[in-house]
Amino acid sequence: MTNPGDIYGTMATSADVDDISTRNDGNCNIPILYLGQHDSIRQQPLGDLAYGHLLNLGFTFVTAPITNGNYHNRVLDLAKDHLASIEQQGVSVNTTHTPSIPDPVVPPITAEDTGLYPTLSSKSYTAYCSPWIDICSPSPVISSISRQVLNQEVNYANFCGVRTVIIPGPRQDATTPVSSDGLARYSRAIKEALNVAPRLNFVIHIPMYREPGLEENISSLTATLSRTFKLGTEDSSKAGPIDLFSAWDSWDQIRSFCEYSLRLFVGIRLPKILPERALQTRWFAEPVHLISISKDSFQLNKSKFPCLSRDHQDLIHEFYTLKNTPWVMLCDVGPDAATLAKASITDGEFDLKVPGEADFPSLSEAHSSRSVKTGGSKPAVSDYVKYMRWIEGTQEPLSDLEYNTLSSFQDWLQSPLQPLSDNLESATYEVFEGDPVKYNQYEAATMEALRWWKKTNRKTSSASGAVVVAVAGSGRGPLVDRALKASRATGVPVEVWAIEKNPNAYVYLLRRNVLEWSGKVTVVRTDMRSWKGPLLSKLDEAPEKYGQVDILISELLGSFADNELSPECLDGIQHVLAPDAISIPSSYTAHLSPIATPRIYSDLLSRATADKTTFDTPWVVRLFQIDFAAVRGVPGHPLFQEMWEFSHPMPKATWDQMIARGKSGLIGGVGGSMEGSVGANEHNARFSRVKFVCLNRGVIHGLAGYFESTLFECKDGDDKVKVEISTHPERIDQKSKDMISWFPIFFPLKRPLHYPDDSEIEVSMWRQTDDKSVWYEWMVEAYCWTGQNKRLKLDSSDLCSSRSVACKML
Ligand SMILES: C[S@@+](CC[C@H](N)C(=O)[O-])C[C@H]1O[C@@H](n2cnc3c(N)ncnc32)[C@H](O)[C@@H]1O
Repeated sequence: MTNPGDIYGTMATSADVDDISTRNDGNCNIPILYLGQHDSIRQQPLGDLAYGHLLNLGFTFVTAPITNGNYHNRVLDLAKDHLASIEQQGVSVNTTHTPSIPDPVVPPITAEDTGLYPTLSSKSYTAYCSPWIDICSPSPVISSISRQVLNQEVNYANFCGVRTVIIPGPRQDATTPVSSDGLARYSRAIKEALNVAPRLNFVIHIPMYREPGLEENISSLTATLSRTFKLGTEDSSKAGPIDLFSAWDSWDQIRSFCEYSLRLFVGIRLPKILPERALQTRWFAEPVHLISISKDSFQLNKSKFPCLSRDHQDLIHEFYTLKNTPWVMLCDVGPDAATLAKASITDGEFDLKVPGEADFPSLSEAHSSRSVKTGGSKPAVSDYVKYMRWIEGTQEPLSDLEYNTLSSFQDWLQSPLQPLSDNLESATYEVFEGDPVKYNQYEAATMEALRWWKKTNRKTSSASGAVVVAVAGSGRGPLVDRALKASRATGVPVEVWAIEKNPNAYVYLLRRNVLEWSGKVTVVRTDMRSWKGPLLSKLDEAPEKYGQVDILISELLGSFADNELSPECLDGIQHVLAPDAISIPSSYTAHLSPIATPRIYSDLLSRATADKTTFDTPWVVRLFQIDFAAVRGVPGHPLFQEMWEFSHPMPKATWDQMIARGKSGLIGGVGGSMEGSVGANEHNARFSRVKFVCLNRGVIHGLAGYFESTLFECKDGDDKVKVEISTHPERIDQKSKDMISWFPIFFPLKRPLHYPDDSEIEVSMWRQTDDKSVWYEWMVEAYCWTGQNKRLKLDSSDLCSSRSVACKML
């Protein structure tokens, strides 16, 4: 079961930033679009009037440059003078070692260099670093100057109280030796800047992929100075085909360098043509703080209104399902500084009415529409804003459950429950009981089992002829309710026993028996493994006589099926079962898939110093902002692979073996493979190794785990029936749609594992036991083929183990 924890408490992870867009608190469950405006040539932060105009227009934030043209010119002059003096000394301007000519020092920012000052509204500013800096420059001098500028700007923005600063991303990726050198310098500079400005959130502004025209449109220092000096600029004419994942590679390198800082985010520039789905889902998993859309990414429909393609709309809607919804920033859609200044005076240019469908007709409708934009003029900024607000309104509303509860759980780490060693609280049971799907499936399974019992004319274990049903681990009794309901529905009489070890839940069950079940249920407080079976003799009669159970109902499943020790508990109660007895569930399987989940990894890293078991813990988590590493549809290697299965009741041979091992005194924490001997619980140990196929290179942060369970199956003749529950992402809708009782489980890796294009990932997983506890061990390896029969191992995780947080059997 998922730990509901403090379901009504604070859900935000430490990875959250508190100033990102929040949800609408109106009646419609639609996230608000946090819409911003960026003007790449703006020189000064906006004054209050101009800022107010943009807010009235429908924007929620506006970017502010940290420094102005004066500063730019000063830095440019400094760089020019320095490069000239190097040349005068007969040294190449690209030389990396100039011991006799130290790098120039950029003088501090002066009052003439900036229009940004600490004010009451500084906190709401989103600062934009100078787009002309070029830390990746092949010229060491320009790289050094750019790094100094970055530090001065973020330091000053931090002083002013700004919360978020956008930093232009590297202009090239690590696809050539020159730019890989630049990227290393860029990554290091960001790490340094994070230390320089300890309160700022950093957003690296980078294209989704290197679509031509998507880069910063401001000339970099390198480009400007290469008109005068022979700087080692790269020959762009040699550029090969676009490598779709190279920009993501750069981002991955920067954040890895910065050790997944919780203050480091990415802002993705949306291209005109969206890339393949695999790259979209890759970015979806990243800590995307903003999505920027330039004027060029908009199309004009026949009425000359700006609009985005259906794919762009879908992508924005997808990002808006996130709890931490990214901002959307419109770049260079106007108004420019001069127009804004005019508008501040006349106060008449901008009006904003709420747009409707008619404002955004399809292309064909637009052709014949009355609302053709007159004058053939360029779209006004208000057209862009109206359009984005229209997109906001066309989002699919979230269901009440998703909106009010589930979205809070996105990627929120919970320690797995230990219902065997801990006693749950009433509120926890109450949360379980809030999921009707699970109980409906249990009721359906019980009805089918009773029907089968009746149809096959089986002897029951009771003197009255009623089928003896035991609910093992009854909690507050919801499965008892469903068993009684199933009996009424099928007309098959039952004798119900409720077995529960939690002393508090036991009291609740006794009360329900009197008030609701008319004393028809026998409630027993015991560990099911010590229960001797239904008591047949009178209380004071000696010797005591015990009967058997025909149908055993239990719900002891965890997010990975067996991780809450269902196998061990059900083995322990098997001795009370009649020879033909049915167990509901009759079997369950565990499934895995390797995933990238940068947000969760950042969260884990931040906890790891205080809690040494962070990376040993298989976390229960509603995995949401994730990307699956493997591809779907590879025969024999599906995206989700089954690791193992448990069935109940266990076969006689296994039972005999378990008894024999127990008799040899091994039970009680001395047996098991890690103790160098075979323990009594050894039949519940498992091992599996599976292979996943990956097309595009990427990174793995851990393994996502799911389960499926057959509650009841009848394979007889024409009466085939199977009642199941599942959290398997590809099958949950078919088997138990909308079931929310279990979130997935996440087995983390201590160190992210990178894999190249066309590689194979092999996952080894063990279920280990030493007779007093159960734990998992997991390992991930990456391989690629180097010849027809030759594979090269590229990387491997450590052997990870949850033994330090093992589930206790005793
Ligand atoms: C996941 S809860 C399910 C409760 C209830 N059947 C429901 O569906 O809401 C598991 C229950 O089994 C009980 N339990 C776990 N191990 C047990 C054991 N060995 N003997 C008796 N009860 C056990 C726990 O105390 C808990 O009440």
